Amino acid sequence: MTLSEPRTTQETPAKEGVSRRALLGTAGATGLVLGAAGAGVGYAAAPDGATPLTSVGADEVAFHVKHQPGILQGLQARGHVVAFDLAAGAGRTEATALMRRWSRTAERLMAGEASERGDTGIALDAGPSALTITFGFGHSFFARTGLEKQRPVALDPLPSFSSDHLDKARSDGDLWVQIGANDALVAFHALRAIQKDAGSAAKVRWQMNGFNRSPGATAHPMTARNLMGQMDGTRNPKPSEADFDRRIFVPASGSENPAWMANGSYAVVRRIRMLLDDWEKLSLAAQEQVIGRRKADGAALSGGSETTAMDLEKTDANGDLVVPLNAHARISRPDQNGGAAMLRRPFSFHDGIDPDGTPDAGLLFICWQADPLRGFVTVQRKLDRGDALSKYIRHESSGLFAVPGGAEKGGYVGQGLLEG
Ligand SMILES: C=CC1=C(C)c2cc3[nH]c(cc4nc(cc5[nH]c(cc1n2)c(C)c5CCC(=O)O)C(CCC(=O)O)=C4C)c(C)c3C=C
Ligand SMILES: [Fe+2]
Repeated sequence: MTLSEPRTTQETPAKEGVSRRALLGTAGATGLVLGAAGAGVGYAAAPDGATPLTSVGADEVAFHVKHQPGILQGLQARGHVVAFDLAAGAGRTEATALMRRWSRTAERLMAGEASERGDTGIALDAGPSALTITFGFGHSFFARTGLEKQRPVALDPLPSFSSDHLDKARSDGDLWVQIGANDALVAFHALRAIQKDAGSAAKVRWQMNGFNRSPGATAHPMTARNLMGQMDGTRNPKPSEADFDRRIFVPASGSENPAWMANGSYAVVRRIRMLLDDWEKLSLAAQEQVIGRRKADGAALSGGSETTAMDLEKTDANGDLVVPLNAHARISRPDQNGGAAMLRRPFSFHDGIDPDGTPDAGLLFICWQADPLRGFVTVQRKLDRGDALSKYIRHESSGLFAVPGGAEKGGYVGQGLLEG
């Protein structure tokens, strides 16, 4: 069999007892694709002399870590977010079994191995490709499982904002899964595996797909651009900063959170449509006034480079502020919001073109914080009162999920909650 010959889904490593990673040799950036040996098990066979997997394919993220994967990693080229509701009649027992299955699958897939149950073969030839799978619990999960006493206060529903145009059918959910990878097939493979694992225990409530720039597309790593063309992420909190952990993660002790949320975080997920036809009618200068930063290099309008501190007081020859009072990057700053901060880790989305020619595209805005009230809610309240960007965007769906810390070796995500 050669690479060009079709394979069937029966030719899975799970069935053959051979891992995809073992066959591909992706333990490091120099992992070699197997040739004839692979063919012997009807697997990812490559002709002699095949080139090694690139570092994109070989990149592997550990599953058993302090904070769940998919929060601290760099943006991935492809993403899926999916919310599930527990099936009628399913409760804590079914949820526990499901979290065990999902965790096991996440661990295997992130290591470049096949899932244990009916692997689809979609990712057969690829390495882990920096796959991350992240799990969270929504407000409604706790009543469904009789665990109301364990529900964190921080999961109380988000307030409404005047600019909300929220579709309830695409909001909230008992369970939330975020999948990211630097390969589209690896990401979709994970999505199918997660959905299959849900079995009769849970049903998909909504699902969204996103993307970011592919690794290697730019001459050197740089801040990603969104679909408005802006560099987006410049002022994200950095793990090297002294208050990073305090802002993004629930501490192991000494907070209002239940113990099972130690080392966890809260994810706010908003589908924000961009009104691109209106946006693209603006001149470059007008676009830059809306954000308060230059489009080309992300520098503040007060000058310097992308990382130069924004001078909020600087005025031009007419005495006008160079960074307008309603500029998005001015009013969303922590120092304008009592220190409120969040880690933004979005995907862009494009779900086709409406009959009137309008692109259904924008930002799957995902942000992480130790306390959504002191992060997203505070900043969004401010933006709601007068963000120059608000004319060009529309919040269409919303979710808030409690994302526990990473699973221990041999354990599963949410064990502290479900067995606590
Ligand atoms: C409630 C939180 C936020 C929403 C919603 C939001 C939407 C949104 N933002 C952009 C583009 C940019 N945002 C930028 C900075 C920025 N945005 C937020 C928060 C929300 N954005 C914060 C906290 C910050 C950082 C502020 C700071 O500390 O300086 C920028 C500038 C570059 C950067 O720092 O990332 C851009 C560009 C879009 C397009 C959008 C909705 C579609
Ligand atoms: Fe923003």
